[in-house]
Amino acid sequence: MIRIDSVTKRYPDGTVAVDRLSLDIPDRSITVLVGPSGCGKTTTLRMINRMVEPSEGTILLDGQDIQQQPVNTLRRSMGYVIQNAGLFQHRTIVDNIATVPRMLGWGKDKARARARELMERVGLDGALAKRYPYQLSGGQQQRVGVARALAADPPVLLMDEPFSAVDPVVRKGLQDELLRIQAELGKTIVFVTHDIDEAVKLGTMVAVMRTGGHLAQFAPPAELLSDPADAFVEDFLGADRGIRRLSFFPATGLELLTGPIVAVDATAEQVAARDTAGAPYLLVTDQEGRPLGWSEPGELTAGNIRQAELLPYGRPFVAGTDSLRSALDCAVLSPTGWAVAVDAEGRTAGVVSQQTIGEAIRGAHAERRASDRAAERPQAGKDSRVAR
Ligand SMILES: Nc1ncnc2c1ncn2[C@@H]1O[C@H](COP(=O)(O)OP(=O)(O)OP(=O)(O)O)[C@@H](O)[C@H]1O
Repeated sequence: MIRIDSVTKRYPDGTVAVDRLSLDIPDRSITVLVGPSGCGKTTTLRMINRMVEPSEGTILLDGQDIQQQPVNTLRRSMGYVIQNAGLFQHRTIVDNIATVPRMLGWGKDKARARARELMERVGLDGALAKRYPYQLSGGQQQRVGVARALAADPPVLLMDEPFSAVDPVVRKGLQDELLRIQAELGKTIVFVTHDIDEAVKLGTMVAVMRTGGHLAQFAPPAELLSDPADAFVEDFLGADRGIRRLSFFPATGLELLTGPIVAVDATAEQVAARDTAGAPYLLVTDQEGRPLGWSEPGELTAGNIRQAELLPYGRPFVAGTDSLRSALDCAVLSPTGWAVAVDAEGRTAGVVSQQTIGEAIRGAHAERRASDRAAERPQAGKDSRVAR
């Protein structure tokens, strides 16, 4: 949908912010531009809505050169969200969001109704509608910024470090919300960040840029983590990329054991009769199957289970939806080295050892290598990882 074709931006003082950048930004997905400070991310984003004009090269939107389109028409088709939201301080929240529809000539009531609908969509309580921006938290203001950008229903959203100024917990909430909105509305989103974790979480495609406005690699996040194009990208991804890559492998294939699980109301005989499948510990659950903690089998058969001292089970992972990374994390955090899998209601689905998770990881890597080999074309080589 957006094609950046050999674009260079040279500022009047001679700074080359972007250097012959070519990028095909796919429709209805999130493309993240990531890279160190000053590598040309913001300049690239602003060239898409013509807040900055390229020195050379062309940008096509739906096959049409954006230089040939009136700037106002172009900007109307692109919502723009910036860090700290950039709200109008003297306008209420509802009127901030209604700004663009009002500019487009909508009546006040219709524009406000649309604004209230969008508040709900971005997870803002309608009671905040009449407040002013200074009466909102940073995270709430950021949500208003997203709602305002969506108000005229533009097909494209440009987002420049929109979540950088909020704390990590709020930031995670905003990221989840953006993914949900994207799934619902199918916008084409170009998202700038310097945070590689945010890029990997949000991006369908990730463009890693390096200082001087060069493209280092353009690839889906899983490919970026498994196959960085060079030492710069590898360095930028950080030391734990192997672990982070596990986020892209589902934990669905893990063999979960139910043998080493006992309910808190089981008798000593029932505990003794269990086939623990060689597990050194038993997981005790409440009557509804929710995990309570681990115990050695001997302790449970010796006395009342309710009196037994239990080791904490850490954090469970959700069987069916979580990744191998979550499963491994649970096992590593658990004092027994075993992870607990639960269903969506928090009831125990089974337990699994670090060793079994390790085997599943090796299996997943082998499977991925085999499918990569099958998909490999002659001559594909490293060039396949660089945009066009
Ligand atoms: N108006 C300008 N005039 C001259 N140089 C500029 C101008 N705007 C940006 N630059 C320079 O262009 C380069 C790229 O800047 P840009 O803001 O696009 O980078 P960025 O990757 O978004 O950085 P950050 O992550 O710090 O926001 C930098 O060296 C910057 O100093």
